[in-house]
Amino acid sequence: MSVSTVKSAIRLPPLPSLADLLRMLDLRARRQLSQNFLLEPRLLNKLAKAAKPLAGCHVLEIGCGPGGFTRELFREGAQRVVGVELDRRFQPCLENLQDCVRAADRDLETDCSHQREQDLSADWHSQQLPKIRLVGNLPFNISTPLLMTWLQDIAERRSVWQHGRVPLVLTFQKEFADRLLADTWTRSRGRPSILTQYLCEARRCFDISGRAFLPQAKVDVTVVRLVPLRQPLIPVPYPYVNKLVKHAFAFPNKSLVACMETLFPPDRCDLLIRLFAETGTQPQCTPRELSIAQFSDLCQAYHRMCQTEGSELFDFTYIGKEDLWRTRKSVQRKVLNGLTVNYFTVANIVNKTRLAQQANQSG
Ligand SMILES: C[S@@+](CC[C@H](N)C(=O)[O-])C[C@H]1O[C@@H](n2cnc3c(N)ncnc32)[C@H](O)[C@@H]1O
Repeated sequence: MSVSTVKSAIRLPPLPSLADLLRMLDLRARRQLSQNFLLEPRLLNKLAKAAKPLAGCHVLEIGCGPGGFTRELFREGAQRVVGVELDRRFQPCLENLQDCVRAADRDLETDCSHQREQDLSADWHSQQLPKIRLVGNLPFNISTPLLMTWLQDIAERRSVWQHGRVPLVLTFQKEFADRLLADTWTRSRGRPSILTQYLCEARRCFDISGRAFLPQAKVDVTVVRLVPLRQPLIPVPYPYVNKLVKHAFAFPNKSLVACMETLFPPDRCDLLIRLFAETGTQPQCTPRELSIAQFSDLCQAYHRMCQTEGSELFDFTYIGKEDLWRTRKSVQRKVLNGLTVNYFTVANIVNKTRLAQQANQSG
């Protein structure tokens, strides 16, 4: 069936307005489930258009609520929507929508287990995108952990990304979206910026005022579209990138050396010096100054070290600030007692790195 016939068919069974549906079913938003609904059809349509092209696509929608976004996905040509919704009170709304889309030869499922196998995939290295989309006006309270899980899935090409570079169209609190999209030297630059940008082409689609939601949200929202890159910008397994980046942004306003000292065991400051020397990274710069290419150099060097030094290096976990403080105290005591110690201090690492970098250049 062509898209235009489907569009005319979908108009046949009239849908009650979302506001009427919520009123009829006496559905009040539950704060604990971060329920802020979008009821304005124009905005919902704009949101669906951000996931285009949708013709013939299968869409996985997270948190369908009363189904406003779901309607617009069908209107824009989605062949099938698999909706995930925790709150069972929305079942009647979704069933109502289901009847309408069935009449239009479309399919709405609220249970993933029946997903049919179809050829929707596209080779990861081709220009073409698979006919699958992941979308959601996400509940604020779980949007960050959801995105972090999906980024790892993208890096490891599992879950829906085993079918190719499935694009994501998601809403985030504006402040968090700014962090995802932040460039070098900006205050918003952080771990989410690096993890997102090394794996995906990230684009801000548009902002939605908090006043547009029911109930009104206290913050504004940004719609972000992420398309996985054919080649990640950091060619290192995700857990290594994640660990290094996490350490690098431990104290975003402090020097990199202060952040990274906990990446290695206290008796292996030689490795930290090597990391800076090999990559030509300035230990005194702050993590926000580093480009993705510089993070790529650091991650590759760290990955090489973990391979040569053995798995204990990657497994090393810094236990906590107090332990570090205690160790430092004992180091200070040893220094006072005239003993030679080999422990990280910022000045020590900076000097040694400078010498190692000079030696690298002259050698
Ligand atoms: C911000 S509302 C969006 C609702 C609807 N899509 C819209 O645009 O109006 C988020 C939805 O996610 C649902 N939700 C919250 N936690 C969830 C979870 N863990 N799994 C699935 N859905 C969840 C909420 O019940 C709510 O309907």
